[in-house]
This record gives sequence, C-alpha cells and structure tokens, in this order.
Amino acid sequence: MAVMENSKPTVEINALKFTYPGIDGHPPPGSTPLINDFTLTLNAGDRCLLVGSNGAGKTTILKIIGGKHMVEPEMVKVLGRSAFHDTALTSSGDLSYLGGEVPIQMDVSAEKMIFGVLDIDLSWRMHKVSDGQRRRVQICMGLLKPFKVLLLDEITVDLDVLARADLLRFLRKECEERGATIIYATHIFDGLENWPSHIVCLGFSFSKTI
Ligand SMILES: Nc1ncnc2c1ncn2[C@@H]1O[C@H](COP(=O)(O)OP(=O)(O)OP(=O)(O)O)[C@@H](O)[C@H]1O
Repeated sequence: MAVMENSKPTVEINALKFTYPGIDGHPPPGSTPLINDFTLTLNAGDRCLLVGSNGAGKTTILKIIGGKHMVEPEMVKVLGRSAFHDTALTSSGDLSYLGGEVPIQMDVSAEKMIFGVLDIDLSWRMHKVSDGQRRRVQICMGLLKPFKVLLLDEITVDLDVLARADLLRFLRKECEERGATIIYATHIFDGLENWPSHIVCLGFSFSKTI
C-alpha cells in the first residue's frame, strides 16, 4: 500500500511549452515548440512510464522537471516548487535525476543495494568491467539519500535481464512503501507490464489505474 505523505501532487506539469534556444539564446523566430501544451499530474506512489519515438522529447521533459532547463515556474512544480529556481530540491536529494552519468539517490542500505539488488562484486576492477557492470556500480553509487521524486532516463539499457528486473522491483517497492514518485523514460518494455501506474506517450497520453 502506498504511503501518502499528503494529498498534494508531487509532480505538476501544467501546459508546458518548451523550445531549445538558438545561438542568440532565444527560440528561433517562428519555430514550433518541441514540447507544446504538455500536462501531467502525479502523486506520491505513482510510477510513470514516459515513452515516445527518438527525438520526441523524453529527455528534454525529464531535464525540465529536474530543473536543468528554465521554464516559467508555474508550468512545472515538483513537491510544490520549481526545480530550476529552487536548487534546494535537488541538493537535498528530494528530487533526483539519473540519465547518462548523473547518479540517483535512494534511502537503502548499501549492503542490500550492492549485493541484493545490483549484485556487485567488490573485487571488480573498474577499468576492466563491462558496460553493464559499470552501470550497476554507477547506479549503486547514486543510491545514497532518500528521494521523493526520481527521474530515470533509460538507465537500465546496459543491465542484463535479471539485474533490470531486480532494480525495477526495488523501485516499485520504493513507491509502494515510501510513497516515492518515479518517472521512467525507456524504449525497453520487457518486464514492465505491471510496473507503471501511468503511461505517457509523447504525442498522446493516457493513465492506467492500478
Ligand atoms: N541541447 C539541445 N539543443 C538543441 N536541441 C536539442 C538539445 N537537446 C536535444 N535537442 C533536440 O530536441 C529533440 C528532443 O530530444 P530528446 O533528447 O529530448 O528526445 P528523446 O525523446 O529523449 O529521444 P531518444 O529516445 O532518442 O533519447 C531532438 O530533436 C534533439 O535533437
């Protein structure tokens, strides 16, 4: 059962509009916004899958929610605040983004993550490990503080089937037991049948009730 800290949404995106700036720092005149009129509300415990074709804007949306691109504060609120304008959201660990090389944070014993979920061998030499093994260590190193909202940008791509299943099971528990909210952008749907509470496909969206 989800732990609801309060009834306020954890993520509120309201008619979000975004265009990457041109060389002069402004959107090119007459350009069509990459993100146009995107609206989404998530609550504690929700797990949202973000899908869409290459270039649809998944990473861009996660980065906007994570405070890495500036938008008007009322368009995107995380825990009632604008992540771009209120950097304490990310520095506290309440809001975490993992994509590329950026680590995530999570309240869990290192032992459980290292040996139970990610199955890391402490004797691995980092210059000799595979991409998937390196990814496991990277995820592990980020799982240090409790998060309330977690943004995952295709982080499981290098993991093998079992490691990915373990991680997804673990993340689901974080939502159900701690009331965390997760948005996960991916192209890999295997094993995700019962994972999300919401599915957003860029271009159109719908919610699945759990
Ligand atoms: N910093 C940037 N400046 C200008 N355009 C960008 C920038 N980053 C991304 N884009 C463009 O914005 C569009 C959306 O990119 P984004 O990375 O958000 O898509 P995505 O849905 O995550 O794609 P993929 O599934 O391939 O990861 C693409 O056309 C991309 O070229």
